[in-house]
Amino acid sequence: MVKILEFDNFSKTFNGREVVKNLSFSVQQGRIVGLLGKNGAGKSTSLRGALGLIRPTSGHARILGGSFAELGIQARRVGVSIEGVGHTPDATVARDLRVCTQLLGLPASRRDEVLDLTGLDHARNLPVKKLSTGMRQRHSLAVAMLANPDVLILDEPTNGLDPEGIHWLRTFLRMRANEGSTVLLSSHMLAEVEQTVDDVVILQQTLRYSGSLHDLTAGGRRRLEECFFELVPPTDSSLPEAAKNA
Ligand SMILES: Nc1ncnc2c1ncn2[C@@H]1O[C@H](COP(=O)(O)OP(=O)(O)OP(=O)(O)O)[C@@H](O)[C@H]1O
Repeated sequence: MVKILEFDNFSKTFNGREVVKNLSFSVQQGRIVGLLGKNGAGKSTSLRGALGLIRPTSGHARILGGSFAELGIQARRVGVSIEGVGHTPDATVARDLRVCTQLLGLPASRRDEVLDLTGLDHARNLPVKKLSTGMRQRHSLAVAMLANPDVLILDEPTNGLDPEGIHWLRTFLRMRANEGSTVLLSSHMLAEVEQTVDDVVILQQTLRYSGSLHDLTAGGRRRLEECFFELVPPTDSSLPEAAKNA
């Protein structure tokens, strides 16, 4: 098994508050891995750490064998969809993708290939800032896919997608994984994740679980949601009044 991503005692403190603590897990090639946790659990911080967008306070995050900064031209092998990374909101979809295509030194035809691949061709003349949330997700994925990466890092990629979009994304990611690509995605949508991923990482400041979905759910006999709440119990304030008094 080839280790594509590795967190090794990764910790991050913001303003004196440790938001991720001693996180260690690895992602193997060809797997789709769901990074799960409540709001503020540290998912985006961890993904950003893997991409060198933030520096860990201690520990390491390695991707393709080293830090992201050490990858050099190999960084093309990593496709990223994270809010706020790599878009020109005033440009049209086609222009934004053309600029990204040029920056990556790819043939101009690649832009049209990813417009087709991500079902965005009909939106090519819309400004990025006018896209609906779901279309914005497709646009981010299109940028991530330009260099035909081996690794995809996607922060909440199903956010705002309609059922057809979610189904499409699931099929798309499985196809990539079957071809040997690796996917690490964060999500809140447990029922959806259950249908998409091979492995699960549950984070709530510290690591709560890392392993296969199959093992976690006893071969599918238990729901992921049930397992999740065992590992990360709901706070009292997140329960409706009726449930508290039951
Ligand atoms: N640059 C920053 N400066 C200060 N605090 C930050 C910074 N980035 C994140 N945080 C804090 O770190 C904690 C973890 O945030 P993070 O975005 O990693 O969580 P998350 O699991 O992705 O949450 P969500 O599901 O809500 O997106 C939060 O309390 C957040 O406010």
